[in-house]
Amino acid sequence: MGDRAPADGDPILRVDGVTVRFGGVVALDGVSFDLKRGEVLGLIGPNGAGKTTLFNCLSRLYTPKSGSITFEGIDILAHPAHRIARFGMGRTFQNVAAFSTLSVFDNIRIGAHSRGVSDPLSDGLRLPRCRRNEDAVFEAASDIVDILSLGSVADLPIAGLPFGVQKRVELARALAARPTLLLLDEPAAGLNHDEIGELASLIRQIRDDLGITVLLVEHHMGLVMSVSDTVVVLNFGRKIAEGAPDAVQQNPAVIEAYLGHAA
Ligand SMILES: Nc1ncnc2c1ncn2[C@@H]1O[C@H](COP(=O)(O)OP(=O)(O)OP(=O)(O)O)[C@@H](O)[C@H]1O
Repeated sequence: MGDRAPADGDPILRVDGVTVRFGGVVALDGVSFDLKRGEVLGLIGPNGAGKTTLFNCLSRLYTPKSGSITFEGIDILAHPAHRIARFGMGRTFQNVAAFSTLSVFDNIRIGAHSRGVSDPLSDGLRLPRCRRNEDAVFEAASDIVDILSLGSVADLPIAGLPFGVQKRVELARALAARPTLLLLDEPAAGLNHDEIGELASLIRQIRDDLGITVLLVEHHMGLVMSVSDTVVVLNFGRKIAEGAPDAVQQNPAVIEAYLGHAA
């Protein structure tokens, strides 16, 4: 499939018939769904359902055996992983992937650089365009520090900060690249009750104030149900339900998948 300019009302992301096999294991079996621009989509399912495999297809770590993934009209399977950030798709990692000896602010600056325009020649010569880029990167990083309330730790190295703060820096790093779509990989893992509450507010803020579309892969049901506009449920590699949180929670196939029997 070729790339084409997205039209108004097109989903920002379309996953269509994606199938992934690992030897004899069918990790994903013809999974399809659309993600509307400006929404939060929660992707859930019991252990082994295929969530991580799908996430890895979106970030181009895996290539499906069949199916297509279209982001902003771009057939992303036709492009290598390192281009994905430039198209405007950002991601966080389950385990904090920040540079632990660098300060919080420098980590966020690196995030801002990952989509910035820079080229080695003008950077090396300190041309005015390069200085303008540096100013823009500094400003973008400062804005994100404010939005994520990281001002008090901005100059501290990541190592030694509480895990919850490190996870917030991880989120800040991804946001600083100004993605149009943010993929969150189990952002609640390892957080305490209060931190999960703060994360829920942050995800809503990311959607409502920054206008960023979010795909959330998460085990914490309370978080998913409280922030998602749409929930997609996988089980054994297949989509078994899709809809608003309330409807999905009452869906007998979903209850059976989680509890092992129909309600
Ligand atoms: N690299 C791999 N090699 C072989 N099998 C794999 C690989 N990655 C995943 N699988 C298998 O594919 C299926 C889907 O796994 P996946 O990790 O995507 O599920 P998940 O929904 O993310 O599970 P969890 O919630 O436990 O992380 C499982 O049966 C898993 O064992």
